Amino acid sequence: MQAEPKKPQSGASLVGQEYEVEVGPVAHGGHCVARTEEGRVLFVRHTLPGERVVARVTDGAEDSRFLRADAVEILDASKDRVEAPCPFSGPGRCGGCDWQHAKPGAQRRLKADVLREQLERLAGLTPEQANWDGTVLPAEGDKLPPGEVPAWRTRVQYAIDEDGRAGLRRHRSHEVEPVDRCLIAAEGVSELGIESRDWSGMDTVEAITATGSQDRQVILTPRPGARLPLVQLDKPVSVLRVDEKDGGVHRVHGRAFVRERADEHTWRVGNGGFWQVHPKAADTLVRAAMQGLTPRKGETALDLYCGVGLFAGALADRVGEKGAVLGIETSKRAVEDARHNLAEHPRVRIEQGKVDQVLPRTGITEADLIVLDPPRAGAGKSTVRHLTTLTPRRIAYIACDPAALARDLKHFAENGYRVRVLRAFDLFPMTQHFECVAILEPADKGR
Ligand SMILES: C[S@@+](CC[C@H](N)C(=O)[O-])C[C@H]1O[C@@H](n2cnc3c(N)ncnc32)[C@H](O)[C@@H]1O
Repeated sequence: MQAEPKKPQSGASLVGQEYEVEVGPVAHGGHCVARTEEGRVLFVRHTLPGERVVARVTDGAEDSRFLRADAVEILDASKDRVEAPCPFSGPGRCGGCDWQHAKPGAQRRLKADVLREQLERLAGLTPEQANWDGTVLPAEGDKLPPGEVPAWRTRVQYAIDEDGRAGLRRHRSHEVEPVDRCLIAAEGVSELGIESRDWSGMDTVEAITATGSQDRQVILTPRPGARLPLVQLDKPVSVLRVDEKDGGVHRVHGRAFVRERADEHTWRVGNGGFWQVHPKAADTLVRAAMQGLTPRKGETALDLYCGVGLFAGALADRVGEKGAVLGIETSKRAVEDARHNLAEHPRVRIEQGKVDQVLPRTGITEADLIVLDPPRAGAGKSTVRHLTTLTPRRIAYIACDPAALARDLKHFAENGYRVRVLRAFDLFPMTQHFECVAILEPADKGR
């Protein structure tokens, strides 16, 4: 987890200060809101709504708008609290998970509360207006007996400490929490035995295990001037390295890609490029998007931020030979993969570049269907406006950040598009993250 740059503070630091507080609602970011007796706002991790805790400040000063804190003592526990299954979680420890201490059902309710709050505050939408049933659904197979944790993370970026031990970053820190096992890592990652090796000289080691093939990959980022180690793991892997100077990814041995399986196709994903992390995510999202869009033979469709072409392929299968699909993606390598993955579809075109630059250049004035799956920041006002000028029959917006989704839904509403149905999926158990699929249609439809 990357630490955010800290704002300069002029007041006296309050780090280490402790407050006894009543914990209020959950907030976006994996924490809950509390207020001190003097009215200071605290964002408190490792707690749950309704608890009474001792919160110790981890970030902030006298003049900060709010303080960040960890619950270091639980005085009155929520009925949703469990003992964290992971021994590396807790105040000051691994920053990878946010809700280890919450029952799985409670984690999904917390995520639903976050989505509800973001929709209301940023889009002015109630769940009813967003046609959302108010739930965050577990991924298929993730409902496990108490105490068991879904091992879903098919990609894990280990940070390496000064002694060459693999671990995970502490919350909002570059410090490394050495771990001997990450509970949410997929079996194909855990089997590699990365945590028991010496990675001296490396900054990070990313492990990838593909879904639906035996492909496994390790991507090494060496520290400046360090030599690459000879990688010998418990299972065969291909090895890539990140170039110290240009940040490019280069093959060391084995294949430069892994083969993922989704929507009954095989997808080549090269150089550690984007692919959904939960093994059920690609199928879950494609299903939700296609159910909502109901593509028809002969329609034209756009797949924006298309990665290696997952939704473009799903659309191409459904609009058939008389239809046409255009994908837009900024990563050169992902575009090469998308063109390779979709080579059998003569009516699919993939353009490389940023959506807001490429889309106006295409000269496209109409599209029946649009899928957009932007990065965390969302699509933004001008891209949303442009999309609505293409007068699509339906739009599927795939969102990994509820705030960005809510902001963009507001832009869509301002440009005449309403939410036909919204669904949310817990594709990142134990963490604060989740994924949404919003299906939009013209607001005047059927009125
Ligand atoms: C959340 S991923 C979605 C990828 C794909 N839809 C999938 O599910 O596999 C977002 C993708 O957008 C790409 N991207 C980021 N900013 C972009 C931009 N401004 N224009 C086009 N693509 C962009 C990233 O490289 C990444 O592949």
